[in-house]
Amino acid sequence: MVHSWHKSRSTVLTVGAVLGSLYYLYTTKPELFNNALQAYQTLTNNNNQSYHKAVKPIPDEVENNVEEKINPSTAVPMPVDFTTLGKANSTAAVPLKKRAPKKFTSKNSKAQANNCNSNYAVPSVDSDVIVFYSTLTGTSERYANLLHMKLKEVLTKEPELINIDYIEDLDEYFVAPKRENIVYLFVVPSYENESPLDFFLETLKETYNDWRIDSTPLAKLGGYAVFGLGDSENWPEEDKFCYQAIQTDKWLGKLGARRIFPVGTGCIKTDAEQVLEEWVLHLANTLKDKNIPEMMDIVDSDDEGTDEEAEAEDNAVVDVEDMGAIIKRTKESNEDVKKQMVAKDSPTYNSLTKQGYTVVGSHSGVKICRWTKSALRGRGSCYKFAFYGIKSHLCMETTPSLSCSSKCVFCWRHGTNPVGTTWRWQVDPPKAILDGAMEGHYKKIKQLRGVPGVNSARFAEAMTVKHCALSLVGEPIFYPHINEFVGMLHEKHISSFLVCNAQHPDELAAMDQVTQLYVSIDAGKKESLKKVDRPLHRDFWERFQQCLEILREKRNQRTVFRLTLVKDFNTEEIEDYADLVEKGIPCLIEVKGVTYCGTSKGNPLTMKNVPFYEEVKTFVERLNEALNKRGLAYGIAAEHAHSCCILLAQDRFKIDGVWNTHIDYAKFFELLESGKEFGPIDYVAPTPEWAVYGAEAGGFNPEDTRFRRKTKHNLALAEQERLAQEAKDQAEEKVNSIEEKTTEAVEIVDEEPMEVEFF
Ligand SMILES: Cc1cc2nc3c(=O)[nH]c(=O)nc-3n(C[C@H](O)[C@H](O)[C@H](O)COP(=O)(O)O)c2cc1C
Ligand code: SF4
Repeated sequence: MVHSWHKSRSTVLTVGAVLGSLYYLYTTKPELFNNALQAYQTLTNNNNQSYHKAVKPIPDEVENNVEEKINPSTAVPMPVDFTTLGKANSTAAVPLKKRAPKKFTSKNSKAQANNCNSNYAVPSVDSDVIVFYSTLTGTSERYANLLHMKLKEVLTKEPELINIDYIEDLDEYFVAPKRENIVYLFVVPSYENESPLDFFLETLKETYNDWRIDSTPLAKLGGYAVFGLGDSENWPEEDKFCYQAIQTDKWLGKLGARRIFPVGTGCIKTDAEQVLEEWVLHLANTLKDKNIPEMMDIVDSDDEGTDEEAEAEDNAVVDVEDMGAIIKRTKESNEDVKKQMVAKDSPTYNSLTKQGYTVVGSHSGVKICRWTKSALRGRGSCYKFAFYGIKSHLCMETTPSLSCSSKCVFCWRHGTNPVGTTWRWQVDPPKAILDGAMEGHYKKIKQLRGVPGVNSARFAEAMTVKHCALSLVGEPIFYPHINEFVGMLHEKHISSFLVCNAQHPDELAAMDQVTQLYVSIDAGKKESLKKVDRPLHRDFWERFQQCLEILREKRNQRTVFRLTLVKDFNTEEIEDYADLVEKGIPCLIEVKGVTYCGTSKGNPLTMKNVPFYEEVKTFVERLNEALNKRGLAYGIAAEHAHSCCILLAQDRFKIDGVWNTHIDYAKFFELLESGKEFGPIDYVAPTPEWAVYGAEAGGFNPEDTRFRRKTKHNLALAEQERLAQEAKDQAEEKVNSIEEKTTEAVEIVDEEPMEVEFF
C-alpha cells in the first residue's frame, strides 16, 4: 500500500532535483537564477493552479532510485518558489505530516526524567548511534554518508543512517524515544526560506512548550551532537550562517538531551570538509575516551545571572556548618595534616574542591576560570588577550603552592586557603604536579563540551594548553622546585605568567626566565599594605621593598606591577605608587579595579569598595602624569573595559608610534632555546587597534560576541541606556532645530541686512 507520505516523498524528490539544478544555477549564474525566480513568481501569481498541475508526482517504481533523483546534474531545472516551500498544500514540496497525538508519560515527568538521567550510560564507542540528516539538494546527505563511513571505523556497531525528512512519525524518535542510551548525530543544512527541517524544529519546539508532556523526553538518550552545513559567503551573518543547525542543537538540549560535543559548522564553499574531518576526529576521541568526565550541568537558558553572580558562584565558599564539621574531623586526624599541605580529608581540601578547584597532589591546584568558559563560547577572553594576546581557552590557571603568606582582603579564597611563612610540608615532584594540573584542566574542559554555545573549533583547540597563569591562589614561588616546574612548561611551549606577592625576596632573586614576571603591588604605603594584604611576615614592608629592588635588576625579564584598586583602601596614594614604580622600574603596570566576590568573615569588602571604570581611568591618568613628571617614560597603552583593567607600559614598547604590548610567543621560545641572552623587547608584537587605550571597542575583540545576561540589573541598565539614547536623540533634535532656525535667521540676516534706523 502506498502511504500518502510516499506521495509527498515523490514530490520532495522532484523538488530536490529541481532545487539541485536551481542551486547550481544560483551559485554559478546568480543573474539567471534571479530571472528564473522572478519569472516563476510572475507565473505563479498569474496562474497558481496550472503550476501545481505541472509538477507531476514520480511513479512509485522509480521512487527508490533516490540518488538519481537528487543528482543536480541529471535533474531538469524547473521553476520553484523557495518562499513557498513547505506550505501545506496538496503538492507541498516537503513531507508535511500531521502530528500524531502526543504521548503522555506522567504528570511530573520532567522531574522524573532528570532524576533518571544520572542512570544512563556515558556515550562511548559501544553505543548505538543514529546519523540523522535532512537535505534539499543532496549536500547534507553526502556529508552524512561521510560521517557514517568515518564512524563505522570507530564504533563497535555500525551506525544507522536516517533521513529526518522521511521519518513518518517524528515522535518515535524525538518525543517518546524507545531506545535508551542511544546517541543521535545530525547533519543538517540551513535554508533562510522554508525547508523540511522547519517541520522538525517545530516538532521539537512544540514538544518543549507542551505542558502536558514530559519536557525532557530526550534525557534518556545517550547524547547528541549536531553538524551544520551552510554558506558563509552568502549568509555570513552570525545569526544566519548555519542557523538551523544551531537551532537544532539548542532545542535538543532544551529537551533534555546531553550534548556530547559542541555544534560544528562548515561552509560548503570553503571549509566544510576540513571542519567535518576535525569535528568527527574530536567526536570520536570523546567517544573513545574511557575517562570522560560527567558533563557539567547544562544551562540552556539565556539568563545566566550577572557577571558578579557568576564570579561569586565560581568562588562560593564552604558553608560555616560544613566547615565546623570538617574542622572537627580534621582535628581527629591531625597527624596527616602536618605532613601534607592540603590533605584529602582536610577542611581546606573540601573548601577548595567545593569552589571548583582540582587539588593536585598535596599542595597544588588547578581551576578553569570563567574567561576560559567565555572564550570557548566565543564571548570574549580576559584582559590578557587584549594586552598580551592570550586566548583564554588556551590558558591554564594553576599554582604549585596553595599556601600563601598573606591574607589579602580581596582574595577569592576568603581566607580558606592554607597560610604560612615557611615551607613545612611534604614536597611533590614538579612533573607530577604538571601532569596532574594538565589532567585536571583537560578534564574540566571536557566537562564543558555539553554547555550550550561552546564553539567546536575552540573546544578542540582548548585541548592543547598554550599558556599557564601561575596566579590562581597561594604563592607559586613558595614551591621549592618552581624553576624546574617553569622549565617543564617551557619544554611544552607553554608560556609562563608568574605572579608573586612580593614577600619572598630570596625566591624571587633565584627565579629563572619566565614569559612575564609579576609582583602584586596592593598598596603604596606600609600602613595600607598591612590593611590590604594582611601579611604574615612581620618585616613585610622590608621584604616588599627588597622585592622591588630585585625586580629592577631583572633586566632580562618582562616585569609587571599588578595594582588592584580597592576603594577606601588603596586608591589615593598616587605619589606613593610612583615611588614604588621608580624603585622597581617594571616594564608594564596593570591597574585593575577589584572584582567583588562576596562578603564573608574572611573578606570584608562590599560593592562600595569596587571602583567604577571611570575611577580606574582617572587613577591611571593621574599615575601616568606623576610618572612622567619624574621623568619616567611610561604611557597608557591598552585597556579592557569589561575587566575594569588598564595597562601602562614603558615608552620603549611603543615602536614607530605603535604600542607593542603583545607577545610573540614563538619568538620567546626560539630565544629561550637559543641559549642567548635576550630582553623583553626581543619578543614583542603589536597591540591590536581595538585594544589600544581609548579605542571605541574598549579592548573587546570585535570577532567575539558581546553577551549580556538578561538579569534585572542588565535590563535596568539597558533601559537606562535606552532612555539616555532617547534623551540624547531629543536633545540632538532640539539642537538641530535650533541650528536650523539659526541658519534660517542667519540666512534672513544675510539676505536682508537689518537696517538700523537712527533717530
Ligand atoms: C535558497 C537557499 C537558502 C539558503 N539559506 C541559507 C542560510 O540561511 N544560511 C546558511 O548558512 N546557508 C544557507 N543556504 C546554503 C545551504 O544551507 C547549503 O547550500 C547546504 O549545503 C544545502 O544543503 P543540502 O544540499 O543538503 O540541502 C541556502 C541555500 C539556498 C539555495
Ligand atoms: S589569565 Fe587568568 S583570567 Fe585570564 S584566562 Fe588565564 S586564568 Fe583565566
